[in-house]
Amino acid sequence: MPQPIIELRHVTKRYDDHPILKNINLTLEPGKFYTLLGPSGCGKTTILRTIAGFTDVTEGDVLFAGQRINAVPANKRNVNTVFQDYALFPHMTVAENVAFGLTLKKTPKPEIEKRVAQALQLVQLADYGDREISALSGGQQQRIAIARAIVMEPQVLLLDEPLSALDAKLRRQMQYELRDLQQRLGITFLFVTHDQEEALAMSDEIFVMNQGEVLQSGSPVDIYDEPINHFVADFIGESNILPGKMIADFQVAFGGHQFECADAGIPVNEPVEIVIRPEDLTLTDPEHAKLTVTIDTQLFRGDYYEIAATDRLGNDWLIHSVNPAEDGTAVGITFRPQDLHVMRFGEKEAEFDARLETYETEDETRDET
Ligand SMILES: Nc1ncnc2c1ncn2[C@@H]1O[C@H](COP(=O)(O)OP(=O)(O)OP(=O)(O)O)[C@@H](O)[C@H]1O
Repeated sequence: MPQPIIELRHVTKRYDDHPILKNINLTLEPGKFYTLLGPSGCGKTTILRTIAGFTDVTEGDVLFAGQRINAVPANKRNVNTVFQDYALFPHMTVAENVAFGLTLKKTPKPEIEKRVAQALQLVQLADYGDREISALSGGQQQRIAIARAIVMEPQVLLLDEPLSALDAKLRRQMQYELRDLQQRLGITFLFVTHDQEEALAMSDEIFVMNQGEVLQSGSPVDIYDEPINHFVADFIGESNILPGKMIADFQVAFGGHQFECADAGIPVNEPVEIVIRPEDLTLTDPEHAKLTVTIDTQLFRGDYYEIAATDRLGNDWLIHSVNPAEDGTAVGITFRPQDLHVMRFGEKEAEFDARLETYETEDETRDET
């Protein structure tokens, strides 16, 4: 592994004894796109602030290229931030905004002009230098905020929900642009969002957070396919999460039946939670499936139908199907063993306990015939 550009080691942050960050360990390598993903208030912005130097940590260390920087002031860190509200100066032109940090640093004027022109070129607004900020669209203001940060040539760019003010279409376009910009600049981006689709689309690595903790880190595919617990499975994408039990190696029981599964490394008889993504389910004739559900309702989503259904144990199911199904009818659902993800029994134990008991008293007559 190359020398990390940023590390947080056992970082804890408390406000008035109230823990906001709890023992955070993060490693960011040079040149990669990282995302902090989690619900509002989980501590994402606070992590950015500790790296930028706007907030002291209560315990632990912040390192930049292997050097401890806890005591280094924000303006001496080779890190820049793009804020959610852009924080542009409305009374200055675009070029003056972008030049601001360099002017403060007393950089010679010809160099400022050169670097501002380059930064505007990078965000595809080369001809906009003389414009007023108020004469720009939301997407253009966003790009100017990015230009103002990258003109400082930071090794790390921190982006705090930079796309949240944009409409859906522009937001998608900016996702491509940001990803492309990160690759062209070759610097590390640490991007904050509570939008899981955005995180999956843009990142090399995602840190999933909740209540001041990093619950899981990994590539978008790993996090989507192998969520570590109920919270992650629920927060990332749509999931069917059901209570079950390991009954043998590669065999799990749920929904009143037994199914083959991949090796989950979980001992036999352990209660587990099963995750199946709606797009991995196929509707079929009830005669051809172990699991039967009754269709409750459905929504047309353009390229698929999102179908809500209930099984005989009362478990809710979400199914994505290219074909519609009739409300109130019974249909079979099938899936491939490799699409079934088994997790250790985690949160919401009390709620699942009751449903597990229901499962254990169900007969298995269909399987035995
Ligand atoms: N200066 C402060 N004093 C006291 N509490 C604070 C302070 N700054 C942040 N907090 C609290 O810390 C928690 C985490 O805030 P933070 O802004 O890091 O969350 P976030 O994940 O970025 O949320 P959002 O997505 O809403 O921006 C929140 O409960 C917030 O109220």
